Amino acid sequence: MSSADVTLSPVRNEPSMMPLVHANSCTDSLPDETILIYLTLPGTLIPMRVLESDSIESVKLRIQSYRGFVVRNQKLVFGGRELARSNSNMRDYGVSDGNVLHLVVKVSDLQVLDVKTTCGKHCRFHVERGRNIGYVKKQISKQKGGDFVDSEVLYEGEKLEDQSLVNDICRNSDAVLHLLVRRSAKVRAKPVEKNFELSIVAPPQVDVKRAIEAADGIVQPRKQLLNDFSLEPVIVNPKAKLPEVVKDMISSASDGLRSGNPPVRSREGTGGAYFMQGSSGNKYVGVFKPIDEEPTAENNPHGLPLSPNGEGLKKGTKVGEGALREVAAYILDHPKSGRRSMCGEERGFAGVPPTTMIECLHPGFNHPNGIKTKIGSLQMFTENDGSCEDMGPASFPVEEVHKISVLDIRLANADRHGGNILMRKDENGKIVLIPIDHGYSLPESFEDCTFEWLYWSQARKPYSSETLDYIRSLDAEEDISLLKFHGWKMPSETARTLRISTMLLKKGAERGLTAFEIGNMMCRDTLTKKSLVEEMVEEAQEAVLPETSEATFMEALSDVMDYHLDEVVHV
Ligand SMILES: Nc1ncnc2c1ncn2[C@@H]1O[C@H](COP(=O)(O)OP(=O)(O)OP(=O)(O)O)[C@@H](O)[C@H]1O
Repeated sequence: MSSADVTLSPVRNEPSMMPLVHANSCTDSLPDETILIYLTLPGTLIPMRVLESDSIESVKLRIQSYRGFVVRNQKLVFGGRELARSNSNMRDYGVSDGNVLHLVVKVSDLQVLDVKTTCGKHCRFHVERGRNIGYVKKQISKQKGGDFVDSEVLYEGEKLEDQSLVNDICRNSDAVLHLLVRRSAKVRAKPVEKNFELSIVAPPQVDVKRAIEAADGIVQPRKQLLNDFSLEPVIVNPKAKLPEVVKDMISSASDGLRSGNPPVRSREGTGGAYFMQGSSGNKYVGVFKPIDEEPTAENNPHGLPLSPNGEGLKKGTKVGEGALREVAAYILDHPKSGRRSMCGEERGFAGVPPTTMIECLHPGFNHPNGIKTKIGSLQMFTENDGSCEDMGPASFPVEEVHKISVLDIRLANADRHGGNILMRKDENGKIVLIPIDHGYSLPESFEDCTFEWLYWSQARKPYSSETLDYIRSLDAEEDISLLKFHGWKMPSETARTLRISTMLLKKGAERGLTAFEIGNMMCRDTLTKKSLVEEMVEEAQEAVLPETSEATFMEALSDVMDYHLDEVVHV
């Protein structure tokens, strides 16, 4: 069934069963391939009739129409795997009668606030839901260039306390909160002859800085459990020195905990992700993703069930290895000038934010079975204006899209959707793309590779000479040694992925192929149809003896690849 067969209707209230909507919906009997599945959301089990041939997209559209969750904010998980391909169907993913699917709904960490003042000024801005009204006042003061710190903020006629959290006021994630800001003033009346003179006295000037500091808000009470925390880098090889920028991030996050600013859990994403605050409490300095809170890991805060076989949500990845992959993506994102120096602040070619492995103890993480130290990745928080999901791709600069494509092809990224590319405008107003969330990069197989940028026009433009120089400088063997040096005992299958994808990128770029042409060879059109790179690997495997060395296999693959690429070039 295609998405065109789906009837959209207004959001209904808690239907007991989502009805089947199919091409022959006017007939009484249900088609043979009808199955009954159950969707779980924390605390709810929703029965739903679907056809085995229903596409993932059409099922999500029905969830949207009956439950109100926008399609792009839904993630469906079955048997420990994300049903990520919208054009594949239920049968392709092995979903059958009676199966339970987990629905994870992405809720934005940001809330749109509309603020109106009594004198008619209006402003709109995004604020993190963990902030309180005191913080909102500070933002209004900044934007409107006044001092609103001691003003009153009303919502639906009720005065809001400075400590009230935006999240508590705005329960509905899609709601736009209207605030009325009223400057408080004392009205005094003093008799002057037979009349009264009215004077409006603005409150005395406050120490704005102090007031702003006091108004900065966060989810949990501050100054809590000051000694009950620790944050240390995990260093496997003492010879692998941490770059200064990483050391600074660790010490800022540690200072934040020491100052009583707890981690703030992100509401987005399928795993546990925590914004680590600096010492002032008004700045995020890092994002911590503990390995035991990854999707389908034992302490996942979204209630996803344990992985049945240890495999992650994407094929060829393992639960608990997301943090390693996040760190590997940073280490392998070499700067244009060559390999990253340990003291410089140099960003890599693709701009992966500095990422490292840490161990951290804090009661603010998800600890259903007692408070324990957690290991995970800490990535530098990057100020941004949203993600690529929030904006059409037309305005993204070509070279920004190309740098992400080079990274994704090298790492055979299995999770490159628009939500995993942050964007911000630099001082000249130019859009900069920031790749994040590399927990499903370097998989052991190519099955789940997906690159959102394949559908962007920039990917069809030729690589610049600068990008081609960078691609030429890449060396998979050197990369494998570098990861080993940093302590990742990479399985041979993962090392092979890196070798193959680097080889494909280099050979493709050498022949003048575009990011689209190379990336397309790595991605399956449908769940069941192998990609060209998978076919090439199979051909090379058939050409060598089973016990052959890795070097011989790679030589055979090189010949197979040359043959196929030359065919593409000559078409
Ligand atoms: N380096 C960063 N700088 C700023 N914000 C970040 C950074 N890394 C992650 N975030 C934000 O943190 C939130 C959760 O992160 P992320 O989406 O990576 O988590 P996840 O559970 O791995 O997600 P997914 O379900 O897409 O795999 C998102 O809102 C994301 O935009």
